[in-house]
Amino acid sequence: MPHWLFSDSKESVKGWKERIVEESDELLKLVNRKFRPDFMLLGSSKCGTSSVIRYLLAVPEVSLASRVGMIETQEEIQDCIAYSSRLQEGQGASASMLAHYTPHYIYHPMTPYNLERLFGSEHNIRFLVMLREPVARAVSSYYFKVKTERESRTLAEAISAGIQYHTNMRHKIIYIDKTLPDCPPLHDPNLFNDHVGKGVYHEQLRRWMHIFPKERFYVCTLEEFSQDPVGKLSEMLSHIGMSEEDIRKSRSVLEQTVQKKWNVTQSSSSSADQEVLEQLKAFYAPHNEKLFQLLGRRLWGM
Ligand SMILES: Nc1ncnc2c1ncn2[C@@H]1O[C@H](COP(=O)(O)OS(=O)(=O)O)[C@@H](OP(=O)(O)O)[C@H]1O
Repeated sequence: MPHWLFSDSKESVKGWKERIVEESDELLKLVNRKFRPDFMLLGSSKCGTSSVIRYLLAVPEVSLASRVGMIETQEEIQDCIAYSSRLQEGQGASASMLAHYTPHYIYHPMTPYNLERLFGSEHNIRFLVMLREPVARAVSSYYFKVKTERESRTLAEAISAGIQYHTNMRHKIIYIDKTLPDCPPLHDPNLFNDHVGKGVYHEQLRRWMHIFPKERFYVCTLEEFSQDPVGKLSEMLSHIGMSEEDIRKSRSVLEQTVQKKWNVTQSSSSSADQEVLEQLKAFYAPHNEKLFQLLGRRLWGM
């Protein structure tokens, strides 16, 4: 059983330890046999993920494991098992590829480690990652939370607090069995209002890519996706192992399904304070460079 070490904060140790799954070997084996995903759409939130998962699900070979959460608690593992039992009984039985999706997987610091513990790192799970120019992502995130009444600060307040929060983070997580040499900072799983931190993609991806080989990750930006949705979806299907012939057969269904966009907030940077956008741009510049280095290509301009 791997152990965890939390540096810098005595208080955070208890909370995090409680969240670690204390599963039995039997349970693990069951989950592994029945519920191992073929691919996971990891996020990131506000990068078109709700649309992408629906487009992929239009392909009959793909089914979705629902209510998976962060694969962190006993309940979430039990959900995995309950769902796979339903699958056995017929729901989605024709589908040959099982997907896991939440837009928060990429960001939640425990998920890659828990995934490795549940399924090991040797199997062939594939990962799909949607990213978006991070200033636009942060603005979209902010306005989405305003619209859904989960954000009451002004944009300037929320962004400034987010930058401060990220800059001041001290907590680090170290996986003892495989120590990360320069581990990205860990902070509380503030999943819903971290408009700024979620755009620091290189930290999140490095955690994942430390555990799973880089070739398993297909990374696409929302900007690239918008230019050629069917082409990008075909590349995704190929990445998760679908044959060229089946992808060709799916083309018309994909062309139909991409007509609808999901989770559109219609937020636009032009309505945002220019000074705040400049502040965000400067904050992300060095992080973007690290991301481009990690992926070996530039995803968007400065
Ligand atoms: N097909 C397509 N092409 C281009 N853009 C698209 C598409 N589908 C969704 N979107 C935009 O993606 C944003 C929503 O992203 P998510 O679905 O990941 O949001 S969420 O985290 O699940 O809430 C949201 O961005 P904003 O409208 O700027 O907020 C959507 O408009």
